Amino acid sequence: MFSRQVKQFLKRSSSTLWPYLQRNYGAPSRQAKVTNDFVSSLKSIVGDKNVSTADAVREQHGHDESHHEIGLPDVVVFAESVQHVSEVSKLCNDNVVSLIPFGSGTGLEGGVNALEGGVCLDVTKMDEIIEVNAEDFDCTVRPGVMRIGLNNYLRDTGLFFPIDPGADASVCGMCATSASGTNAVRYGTMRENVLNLEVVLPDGRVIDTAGKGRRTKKTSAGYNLTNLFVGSEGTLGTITKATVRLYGVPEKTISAVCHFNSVQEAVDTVVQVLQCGIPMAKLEFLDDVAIEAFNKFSKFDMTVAQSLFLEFHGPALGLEDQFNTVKELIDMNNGFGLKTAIEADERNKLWKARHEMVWACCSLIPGSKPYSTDVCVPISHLPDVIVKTKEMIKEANVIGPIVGHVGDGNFHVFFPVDHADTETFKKVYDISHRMALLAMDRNGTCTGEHGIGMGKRDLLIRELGEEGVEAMRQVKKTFDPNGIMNPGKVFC
Ligand SMILES: Cc1cc2c(cc1C)N(C[C@H](O)[C@H](O)[C@H](O)COP(=O)(O)OP(=O)(O)OC[C@H]1O[C@@H](n3cnc4c(N)ncnc43)[C@H](O)[C@@H]1O)c1[nH]c(=O)[nH]c(=O)c1N2
Ligand SMILES: CC(=O)C(=O)O
Ligand SMILES: [Mn+2]
Repeated sequence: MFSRQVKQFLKRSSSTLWPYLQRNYGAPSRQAKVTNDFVSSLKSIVGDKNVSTADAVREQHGHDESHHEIGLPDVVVFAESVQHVSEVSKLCNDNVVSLIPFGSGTGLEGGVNALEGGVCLDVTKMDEIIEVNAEDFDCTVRPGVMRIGLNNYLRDTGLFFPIDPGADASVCGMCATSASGTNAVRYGTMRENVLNLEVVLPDGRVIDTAGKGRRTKKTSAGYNLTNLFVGSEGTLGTITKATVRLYGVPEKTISAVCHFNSVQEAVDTVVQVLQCGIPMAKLEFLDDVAIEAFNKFSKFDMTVAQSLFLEFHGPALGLEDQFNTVKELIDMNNGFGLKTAIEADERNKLWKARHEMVWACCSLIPGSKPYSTDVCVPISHLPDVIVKTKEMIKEANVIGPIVGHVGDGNFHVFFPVDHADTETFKKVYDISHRMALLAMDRNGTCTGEHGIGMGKRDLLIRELGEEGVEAMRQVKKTFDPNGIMNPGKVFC
């Protein structure tokens, strides 16, 4: 099932996969230089109340929601202004102390874990919604603004911010990981939706990636600095302001669920729906194991089969036609059990449960925690890659529910794992790596939306090649010559 090249890599690496993991968790390679004097200097910048070396605070900031082992910062600093961020960055840079921006800690690849100690810079107190330009369909927010809070604020404007990772993440954290979610098939990912960023560079300089105050839908003015920082995972600078696109709340929304006997039939339906040019808002796949978890955790009684969750957004006029065309395609592919949810309460219940799938999957093994994977392939390869992933899961005799933003060719396995069960943990780690290799072998990527973090650094080299990663390292050196920004992330 793998190409010759990948088979060779697997042969070489099967015995070294575990050491990779060990290396990820290895001892800090640099001595952190957070002395008492340094902490006093931090306090003189942000005030005593905004600096903490308490164990509980460091613990809370030393991990995200992933399976990756905690990495404690030496000190946590709470910034209240851009000036705070700038002065703290300069202090860290002058003293070559690591600086890790912290959004809301919902990442899934260990992005905030402090691998070399240092300063965790929590920006949640900077939570101002600076402006909403309703007629221009954009808004500008500080890094403490969360996506759900933003949408609550926008409620009366008739607009919404559509990017929806399952968690209630910070909008700037979402910029940093290039997040997406269930709406990406219609509205795009963060990459397509960020118009401008204010970034504090490690030496304390503040830049606006598209120029101060600019918020146009398009520009040909030089390099795309905005998209350099989208997905930079805190390794280039701290994002202190983001201008993002907004959309009109659709006049009518229809959600629907249907089932299939095979992954192929479900994905064929998705491809045909897209080929018909139907502007679907959500096209999500849950396999039979995921549906079991969904039923158990969220008290649904859905048919346990390969399933599609769909959503249509649009003017009332014509939306029924779109729905009927999709219904025909579902029938043509032997889909069954089509049910709709039209009322807001019913729809919200369905999508809340979908957004909680990471936790739902843990209901399949009491006491387990999630180990999530994330690959993306051109959609034509999706059935093959999902079926082969299911085979790997079966062969390893582990539980692995599959959930996918199938309209984008993106899917996850949320393995419920008891972390003390080293044998299962190793198996899951191995499948996760093999999935990424398989996806890359099919012209895909090792991460569609969760990022590289600390978990996929070796895979990034396979994906881009040494030369590609070296070019990225050169960019990093230009912005961060002392290597203080989130060290050990993205690059080995
Ligand atoms: C239940 C559930 C469900 C989902 C997800 C998580 C969970 C727990 N996620 C993952 C997660 O929500 C996503 O990665 C967010 O973008 C992380 O935002 P945080 O604010 O939590 O960043 P967090 O604090 O976790 O940081 C993530 C990375 O960004 C950096 N960073 C944060 N704020 C920064 C700033 N202001 N400036 C510079 N760097 C900064 C950090 O240093 C770190 O490297 C996800 N994702 C997704 O794409 N699609 C999905 O469907 C889901 N679904
Ligand atoms: C966790 C995640 O990415 C999802 O639920 O889609
Ligand atoms: Mn996802």
